[in-house]
Amino acid sequence: MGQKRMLPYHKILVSGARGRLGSVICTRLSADYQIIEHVRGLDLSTVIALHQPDLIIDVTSHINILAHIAIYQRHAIPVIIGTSGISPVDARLVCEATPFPLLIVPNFSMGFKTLIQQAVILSSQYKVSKIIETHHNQKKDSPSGSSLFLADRLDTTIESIRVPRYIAKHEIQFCMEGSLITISHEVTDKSSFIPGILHAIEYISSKPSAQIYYPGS
Ligand SMILES: NC(=O)C1=CN([C@@H]2O[C@H](COP(=O)(O)OP(=O)(O)OC[C@H]3O[C@@H](n4cnc5c(N)ncnc54)[C@H](OP(=O)(O)O)[C@@H]3O)[C@@H](O)[C@H]2O)C=CC1
Ligand SMILES: O=C(O)C1=N[C@H](C(=O)O)C[C@H](O)C1
Repeated sequence: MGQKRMLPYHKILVSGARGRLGSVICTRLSADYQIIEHVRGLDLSTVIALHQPDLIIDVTSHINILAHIAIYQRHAIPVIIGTSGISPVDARLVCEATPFPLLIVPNFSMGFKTLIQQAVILSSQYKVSKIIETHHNQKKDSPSGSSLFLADRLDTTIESIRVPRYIAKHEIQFCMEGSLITISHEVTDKSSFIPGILHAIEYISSKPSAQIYYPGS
C-alpha cells in the first residue's frame, strides 16, 4: 500500500477566493488543505491574525495588490502572488524588501515559461517587433501582468485586445527582412493554471528568497 505524501502546508488563506481564478483554486485545494476564504469587505490583516494560515495565495486585483503585499510583509507568512498589475520595477523592489518566501507569479500556466525561454533565444537573432496580449473582456487590468514582464525582458511594446468569452493569449512578433515570426502561448482552459499553482506551492515550501517565479521545468 502506498504512503500518503506529506503536504507542505495545512491552512491556506486565499484572498480573492470568490473570483474566477480564486474559486477554481479553492475548489482544487480544498481536497488537500484547509482553505480560509478572504473576500472583499473583510479586513485582511484581521483575517490573517484570526486564522494564522501557513500559506497565503493572492488572486485579487491590480488596484489593491501593493497594499495587500504591505500587509503580508507585516505578517511574514509565505505568500504566492498571482494577482497581475505589479510592474517589474515594483516587483523587484518588493522582493528586495521581503526577507521571507514570497513568489510573484505573472503566469501560472506551465507553458508560459517555455514561451519566455524561446522568446529570449529568438530575440538574440531577430528584432522583437511587439507583444500582443488577448484576454477576456472581463479582465480589469491592461496590459496584462505577464506582458509587462515580457516587455521588460524583451524591451518592446505591448498591444492589448479584449474579446468576449476568451481566456488568455500572449504572442510575440519578431521581424526579419519582409517577414514576421510569431510565437504564442494560449490558455484554452482555466484548469491549466492549477498545475502551476501546485508547482508554486511545492517550490515555496523549500523556503526560497522572495522572487519573480515562473512554474515549469
Ligand atoms: N498569474 C496568473 O496566472 C493569473 C493571474 N490572474 C490574475 O488574478 C487576478 C484575479 O483574476 P480573476 O479571478 O479573473 O478576477 P476576478 O475579478 O474574477 O476575481 C477577483 C476577486 O478578488 C476580489 N477582490 C478584489 N479586490 C479585493 C480586495 N481588496 N480584497 C479581497 N478581495 C478582493 C473580487 O471581488 P469583487 O468581485 O467584489 O471585486 C473578486 O472576487 C487578476 O489580477 C488576474 O489578472 C488571473 C488568471 C491567471
Ligand atoms: O486575468 C487573467 O485572466 C490573466 N491574467 C494574468 C496576466 O495578467 O498576465 C495571467 C493570464 O494571462 C490570465
